[in-house]
Amino acid sequence: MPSRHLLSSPSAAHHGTNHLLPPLAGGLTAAFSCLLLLVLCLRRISKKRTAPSASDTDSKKPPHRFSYSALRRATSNFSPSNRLGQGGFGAVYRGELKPGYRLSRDIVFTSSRVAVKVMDSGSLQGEREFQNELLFSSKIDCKYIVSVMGFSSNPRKRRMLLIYELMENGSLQDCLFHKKSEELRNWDKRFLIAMNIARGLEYLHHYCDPPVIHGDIKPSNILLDGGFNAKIADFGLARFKVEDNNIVEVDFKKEGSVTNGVEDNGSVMEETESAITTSGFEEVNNVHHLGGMERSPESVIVRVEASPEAVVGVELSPEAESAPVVSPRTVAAMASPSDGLEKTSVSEGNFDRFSVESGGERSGLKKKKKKSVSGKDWWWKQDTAVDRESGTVKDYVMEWIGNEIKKERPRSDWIGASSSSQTVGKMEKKKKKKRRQLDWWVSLDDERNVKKDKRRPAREWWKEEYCEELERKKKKKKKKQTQGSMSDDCYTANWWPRDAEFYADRKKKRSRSRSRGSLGSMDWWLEGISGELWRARKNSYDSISWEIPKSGGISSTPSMRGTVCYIAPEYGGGAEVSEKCDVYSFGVLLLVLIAGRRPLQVTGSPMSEFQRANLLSWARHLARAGKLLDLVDQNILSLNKEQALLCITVALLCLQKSPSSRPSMKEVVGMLSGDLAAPQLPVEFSPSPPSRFPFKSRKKVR
Ligand SMILES: Nc1ncnc2c1ncn2[C@@H]1O[C@H](COP(=O)(O)OP(=O)(O)OP(=O)(O)O)[C@@H](O)[C@H]1O
Repeated sequence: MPSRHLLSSPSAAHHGTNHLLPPLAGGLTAAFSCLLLLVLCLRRISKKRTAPSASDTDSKKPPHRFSYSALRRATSNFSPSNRLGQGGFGAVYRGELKPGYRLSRDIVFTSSRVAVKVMDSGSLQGEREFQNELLFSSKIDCKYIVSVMGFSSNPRKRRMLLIYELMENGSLQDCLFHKKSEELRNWDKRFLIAMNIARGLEYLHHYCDPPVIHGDIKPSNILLDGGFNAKIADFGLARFKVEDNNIVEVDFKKEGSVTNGVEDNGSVMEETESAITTSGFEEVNNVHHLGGMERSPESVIVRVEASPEAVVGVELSPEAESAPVVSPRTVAAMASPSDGLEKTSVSEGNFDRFSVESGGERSGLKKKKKKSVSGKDWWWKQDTAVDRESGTVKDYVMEWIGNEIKKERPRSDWIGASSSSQTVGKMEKKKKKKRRQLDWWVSLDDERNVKKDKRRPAREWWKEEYCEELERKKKKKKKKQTQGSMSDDCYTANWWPRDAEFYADRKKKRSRSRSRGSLGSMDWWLEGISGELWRARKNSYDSISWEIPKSGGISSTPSMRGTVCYIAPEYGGGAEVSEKCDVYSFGVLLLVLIAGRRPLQVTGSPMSEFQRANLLSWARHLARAGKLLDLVDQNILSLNKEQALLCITVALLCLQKSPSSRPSMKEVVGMLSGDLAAPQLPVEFSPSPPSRFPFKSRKKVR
């Protein structure tokens, strides 16, 4: 039976499988549709993710991360032929990215020409500059400011890279002093550059929220595009101003991310300042309206003859000059400028807040006080306008020139007390080092050898210390050679007749100073002038005439707080940092642009050198003599005299010692563009300076 059953079972079994098929098919369909649903869901989610959201739109804004290898290719492996210049923290290269270079899946890079700044990490200041640039680039969008496109890094080589828009004509410094670009002989171009910079600063001070203080306005930080339109660059020392007297200092080491994509933890540290000790200056800050603009009483001198020519263009006899209307307070400030400076300086506690840490150290309170004092000294040594009992630059320049004429090495005792003692210290150190070397050498070789020839025996050169010394010497020699050849380039490209004499003279002096020793006479002079600030940035040639060509050569590094000659006096003294520091630097830059020379420059015959060496003092002198147009660069073609006088007057307004007397950048733009009334010369630079005892002298006249 069972076998029968079994025999009949195939049909039964078949019947059974037929039963199983529908649920199986149903299951499979269900599974398939589930899978389909899942896929669709996943696609939706991924679509949602890739759809542009608010945050994505932000991420499309620069700065972006660039691939290091793409940059390497773009710059032909950072080839020297692509080098645009050398800054304090690294070289800048021209780069050409592949057309249609993709930063990410969504971002295609349209512009292919870039400038790549390669910074070797290691210095705190360099890192700070890197971070600062990125921070500000994400906040700033203005056609008068060089945009930072992105960044990159190579951890293996410890390199940080910044990518900027390429400015075809390089820096204003280069174009004005080294390349001597023909375009800059055109007055309209120079005026346009001045306007561009003023507008850039106006944007930073008045249209950024919070306002941005650049902190290092100087010709090498002004870049020119193909059409010689100027843009402000280098935000390494920039900072935010939150509200009056409140500066935001960024402490990148501590917290918070700076920009999208920057893998760094830093944050914006806000510090609220305690009341600044400005005793006696409250009144000065009370501005009043004059000529359609807000101006403090000190910033203008009201004269009966109001035309610019009457004020500055013509040499006026004392009788012809109408007596200036000056408030007694102004006169007091003029009579005792040092007092004024003392009053503006902030309490010691505030100094630390403003200073950018150098070498990661914050000095103690005592040290701060010392710094502040030396900064102030530096300022006074720069300025010849007011004769002080000691340390006027007049003496320094005179003595220096005297020494140059006599072809003698300047004696260490003519430099200011502090610097001279330092120089003496340095010399002492050098002597000691020499003595030690000699002793060591004597111990190795016999006495006869020493007396005969002071050269070391050949067999000793393998020693590490001598290898290093040899290397150093070689580098120095090479550097000098390249500088020499560069200066020759400048000489041939030179369209400035005065410079021919200058370069020839300099060549002679160079060879002389080479034979003299390691310190050139200009170094000696500068040490006397700028004290600590100069020592903090020995490679700065921005402000000084002993021209070290910068095209592809050495550039300048700002010290902790800006660049010598461009820093506002209160900045150097450790006082309140405000937009007015930028205004001051703009004033110096404007004079430099019009005069076509550096703030400290020695040209021409020795006797005229003395008066002209310091541009600010020279301008002051010319203002008092009513010959302001003498300041204008002789090489400028088709000069618009009215505009030139306007520019010089605005520059002098910006250069007033009291920050509150300086105009705002909005006012500067207004004055330069003609929207505001033409300004009058400030009291400090007036052709008829108020006497120290105005009331006494008036009595005498009666
Ligand atoms: N975006 C750019 N386009 C073209 N050239 C540039 C650009 N950025 C810098 N350079 C060139 O490279 C040089 C060095 O620039 P960098 O900003 O590193 O130095 P610096 O501002 O002169 O010195 P420091 O930063 O030490 O004050 C400039 O003087 C300029 O000639």
